[in-house]
Amino acid sequence: MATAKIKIAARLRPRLHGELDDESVKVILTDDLTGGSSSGGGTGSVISVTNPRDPSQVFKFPFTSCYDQESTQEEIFHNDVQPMIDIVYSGVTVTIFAYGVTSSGKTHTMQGTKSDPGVIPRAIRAMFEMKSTITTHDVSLHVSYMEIYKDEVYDLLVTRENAPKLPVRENDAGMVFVANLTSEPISTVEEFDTIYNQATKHRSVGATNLNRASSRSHAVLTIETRMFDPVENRTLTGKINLVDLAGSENNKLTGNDPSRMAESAAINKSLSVLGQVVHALNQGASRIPYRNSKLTRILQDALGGTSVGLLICNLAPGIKFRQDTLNTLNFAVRTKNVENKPVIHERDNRPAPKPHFAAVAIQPPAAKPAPAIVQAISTGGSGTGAGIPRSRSSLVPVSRVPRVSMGGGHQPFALPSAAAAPRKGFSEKIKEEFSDRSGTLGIGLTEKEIDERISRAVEAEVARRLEERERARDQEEQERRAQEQELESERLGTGHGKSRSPKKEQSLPSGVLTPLLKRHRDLDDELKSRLQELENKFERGNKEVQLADVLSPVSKKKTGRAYVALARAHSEKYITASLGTIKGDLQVALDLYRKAESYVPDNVKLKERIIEIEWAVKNDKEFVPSPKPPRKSKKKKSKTVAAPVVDEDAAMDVDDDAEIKSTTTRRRQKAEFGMELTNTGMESPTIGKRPLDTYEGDDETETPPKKQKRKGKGKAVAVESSDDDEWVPLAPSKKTRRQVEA
Ligand SMILES: Nc1ncnc2c1ncn2[C@@H]1O[C@H](COP(=O)(O)OP(=O)(O)OP(=O)(O)O)[C@@H](O)[C@H]1O
Repeated sequence: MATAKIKIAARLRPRLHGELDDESVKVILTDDLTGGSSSGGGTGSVISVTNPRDPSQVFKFPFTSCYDQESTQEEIFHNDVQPMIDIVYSGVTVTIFAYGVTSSGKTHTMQGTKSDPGVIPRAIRAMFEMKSTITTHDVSLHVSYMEIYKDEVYDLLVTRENAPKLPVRENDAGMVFVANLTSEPISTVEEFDTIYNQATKHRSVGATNLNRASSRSHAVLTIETRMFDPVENRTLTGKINLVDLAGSENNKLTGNDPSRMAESAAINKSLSVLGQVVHALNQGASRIPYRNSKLTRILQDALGGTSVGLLICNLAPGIKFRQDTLNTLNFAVRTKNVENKPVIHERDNRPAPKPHFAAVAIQPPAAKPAPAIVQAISTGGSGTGAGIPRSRSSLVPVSRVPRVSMGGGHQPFALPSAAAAPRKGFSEKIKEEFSDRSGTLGIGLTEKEIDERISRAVEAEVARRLEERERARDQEEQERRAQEQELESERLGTGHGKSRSPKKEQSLPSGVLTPLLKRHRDLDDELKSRLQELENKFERGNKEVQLADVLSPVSKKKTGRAYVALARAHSEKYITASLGTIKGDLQVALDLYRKAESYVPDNVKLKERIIEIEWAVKNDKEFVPSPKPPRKSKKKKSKTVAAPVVDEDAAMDVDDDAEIKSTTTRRRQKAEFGMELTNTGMESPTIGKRPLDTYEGDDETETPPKKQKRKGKGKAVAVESSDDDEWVPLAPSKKTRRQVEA
C-alpha cells in the first residue's frame, strides 16, 4: 500500500510585548540561502536555533515549510492547508495539528482572530466554496468538536453542564472513534461560525504567566464531507481533523497553581505519550503506545494510520523558550518520518449482492488506498530549492473540482465549467496512479486479467464442488447398498425364500466389508488391515485376481482365510446372537467366497462351498449351515482340544497340503483348505491363533485356544503352530477325510 509521510510546517511567532527577542531562534528562508526574495514557507527553508549552552553552536532544522515572524495566516493556509481540502474531497481523512510550547501561537494559527482568522475558519470557507462547485453529487458537511481535558473527552457542542465524559471506542475496522459525540450538519459558513463560536466558549481555557488565555485542553474539530453520488449510489466520505493541542508547559515559567498544575501534568503526560508514539513508530516497534493516553488514541489514525497528516510546529522566539523550541523541533524531526497509509473512504449503498464463493477472496477492501496522496505529499514542495517563491503553489494540483477517484467503473464527478481549468483534479491523479501505463488497475492486473482470474477461480471452485458432491454421492450409494444388503438379508431371513433381485451383482458390494470390520473386533489387527486393504483395493476396481498374483503364498492363504471367515459369517441367517442385528447375507457370502477363491484357487472344498451357495442363491433357497456341535465342558474340552474338528469352514481355511510345513503333524498335512462337508457353524476351536471367524460372545464359556493349550497341559500338540506367522489349520475329521477322498 502506498504511504504518505506526515508533512511538517514550522512557524515562528512574532515577539510579544515585553518579550526579549535575542534572535536565538531564526527562520532561514530559501531566498536567504539562494539570494531570492522569499520570506517564508519556502521549500528547503531552515529553522536555526543557537545552542543555549554554547552560543557558537547552531542547530539547523530543515523543513519544507518554514514561516517566519512576518508570515501571515493566509500564507500558511494557502501553502499547506488548502491542498489538504482537495484531499478531503477525495474521500480521505486529513489531520492537521498544531504543536508547540505554551504561548507559541498554536491557537492563533488554528483559530486566529476575527480580524486575522486562522486555519479553521479559512478551511471551513474553502470547504464550502468547494462544495458549491460540485453539481453531480449531494454534498453535506457535518461538524463535531471535542476537547480532551485531563485525559477525558468532552463534547464541545453541548453545554458544559450536560457534557458527560465520552468513551473512546474502536469499530470493527479498527478505526478509533468517540462514542456519542455530536455531529451537527452545517449548510453555511455562518451556521458553522455560530456553532463554533459557541463551542469555543466551552473549551477549557485558563490564564497562566505565559498565556492569558492558555488552552488547558486539546481541541479536535472535525468537519466531515459526505458526497453522495445518486447515479452510482455511492458515498465518498472525507474528513478533516483540525487539532489545537494544549502546549507543553514548564511549570516554573507558567507559575501554575495546584489546579493548573493538575491540568499541566495531564497535558504534559499526553504530549509525552504523543512523543513516545512517534518514537515507537520511527523505531518500527511492534507495540505503539496509543492507548496510553486519550490524545494518542484519538490521533491514532493520523499517526501511522490511514489519514494524511500535517503537523504545524509553533515556535516562540527568545532565549526563554530555546529549550522548548529544541524539544518541539526534535519532535517535528521524528514526526516527519512517520508514514501513514491513506485510504479513500467510499461506500457502495447498493444492496450487497449475494457473496459468491469465488469472489470472496478477491473482493476489494472497503477502503481504498490513495496512492496519489503519497505523491502529492512526498513531492509537493520538494523542489530544487532554487528560487522558491514565498507563496508556493499547492502540494496537490489545486482543483476546485473534486472527482470521485478509483477505477472499476466509478463515475467521476462531472467537470464543472470554469473552476475545472486545464489542471488535473486530485482524484484524476489518483486514478492515474491506479492505472499504470499498461492500463492496469493499481494491483498490476488489467480488468481483463481480473475477469480471467475470476473465471478460473469460479471454474476451479465449481469443479471442486462437483467432485465433492460426486464423492458424497458415491458414499451415499455405498451406504445405501450396504443397507439394502442388510435389509435384503433380513427379508430373506424372514421372507420365506422370496426371490432375489436378478440384477444382483456378482461382485462384492462396495463398502460391505467396512461394517463387518467394525463389528468383528476379535479379528487380529493384521487381518483387519488386510481386509481393509482389500476393501480399498476392491473400491479401486476389484483387482483381487491380479493382487493375488503378486502376493506371497503365505499372504495368499491369509487373505483367503480372511475372506472365508467373513463369508461364513454371512452364510448364516444370523451371524451370532451377540452381534445382535447383523444378519447373514448369502449373496454377500457367495461374493466373499469367490474372493477367497481368487487367493486359493485350488482349494476344492472352497469350490464346493461356492457351488452350494450359488445353487441356494439361484434357487432362492436358504442355505442351512451345519449345526453347531454341542458345547463341551471345559474339562472335556481341554482333553479334546486336539480332537478332529467338525467345523468345515475352519477346515476350509486350511492350507493346501503342499503348503503345510513338513514339521506339522500328520493331521495337519492331511488338512486341506476348503475341506468341508457340512456346515456346522462351529468355530475352529483349536487354531493356533485366534480364529478369524469366531464371533465374540458366541460361546462365552468356550476356552480360547491358548487357554485350552494351557489347560491341556501340553497335550494339544496338534494345535500348536510351528510358525506363528502362519495360520496352522486343523485336521479335518475322519468323516471329512473320507468324504473328500470319496
Ligand atoms: N503569528 C502571530 N502573530 C501575532 N500574534 C501571535 C501570533 N502567534 C501567537 N500570537 C499571540 O501570542 C499569544 C499566545 O498565542 P496562543 O494563545 O495562540 O498560544 P498557544 O500556543 O495556543 O498557547 P497555549 O498552549 O497556552 O494555549 C496570543 O496572545 C497570540 O495572540
